[in-house]
Amino acid sequence: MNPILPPFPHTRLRRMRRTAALRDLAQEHRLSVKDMIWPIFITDVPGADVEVPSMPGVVRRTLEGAVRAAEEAAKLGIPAICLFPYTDPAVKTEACEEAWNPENITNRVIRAIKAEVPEIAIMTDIALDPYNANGHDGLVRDGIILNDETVECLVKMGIAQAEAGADILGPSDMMDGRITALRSALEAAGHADVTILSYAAKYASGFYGPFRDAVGATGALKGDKKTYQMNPGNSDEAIRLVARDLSEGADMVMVKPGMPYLDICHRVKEQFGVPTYAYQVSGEYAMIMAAVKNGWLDHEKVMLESLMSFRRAGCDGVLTYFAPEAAKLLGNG
Ligand SMILES: NCc1[nH]cc(CCC(=O)O)c1CC(=O)O
Repeated sequence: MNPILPPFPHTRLRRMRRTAALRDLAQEHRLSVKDMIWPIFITDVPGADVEVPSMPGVVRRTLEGAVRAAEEAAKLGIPAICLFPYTDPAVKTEACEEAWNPENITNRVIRAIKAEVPEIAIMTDIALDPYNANGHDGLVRDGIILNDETVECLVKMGIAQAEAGADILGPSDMMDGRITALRSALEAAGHADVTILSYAAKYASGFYGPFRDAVGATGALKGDKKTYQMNPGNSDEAIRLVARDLSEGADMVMVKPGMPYLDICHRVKEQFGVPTYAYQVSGEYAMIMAAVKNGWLDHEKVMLESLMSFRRAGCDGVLTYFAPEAAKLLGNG
């Protein structure tokens, strides 16, 4: 871009900021509820359907509650919700079999929502952490996170979700080869239309802390996720990961977390021009809400400003816990 500006006083950039009407006309990016995916936490652990302490305003929902949330989302014009299970520690094993149980809470919720709110798109998460006694996204042997064996499990998990009726599968595990494996298995199982939104550039971030509380993985996790999630010091590697996942059959890609990685969002969108999403993760939500609770930040202003940052960076959309509140402010359009 090469802006042509006559010298002052002929150029007065404040002219276009003088009134709300002029500012509207000059506005480059807009927020729409249509670009939001709402992540919700689901559980069938009795008594666990309460607010997540580190995420004020975010609750874990029972199957019934999840269906009500889907109805609310549909009414607000939110096109998709994303399901994250909080599981009973008793069902977590080292082999993670519950992850591909057709009757696990995620698959039951998918079927219940599809029966009652068919118009909403359902996204799922594919990673073993909610079902893993180790809290890791992959199988662990002798302290090593196994890649290829994990991919086999992820495929079973994804196919079970597709069978239940999921529209968008979100592999968040960061294993190598999982998109090819998943895409081939979906084709073979008659699910050629199921979409993959790959968590392509997912960083080993401190900002996932409240999420791990929400899904009950905090206590279980031994060590960190640095052998599979990205080093926050890297940017070119994100481009390689996105290129790799697209070449393997991902339909959309994600950068995660969001606000600390807007530069990555921008690079990905510029370079590939594919549907690019950011995940405004639990820690970003918690950070804003903590300041709001203290009266230090204005809730509506910073929520909308933070969401706008993703659009400006080039994202087509954002996964955000603010989706319903933002939708109420933005309207249904
Ligand atoms: N693999 C699971 C997963 N999927 C989404 C998040 C984080 C979402 C959030 O923080 O809001 C995580 C946590 C992690 O990788 O430890």
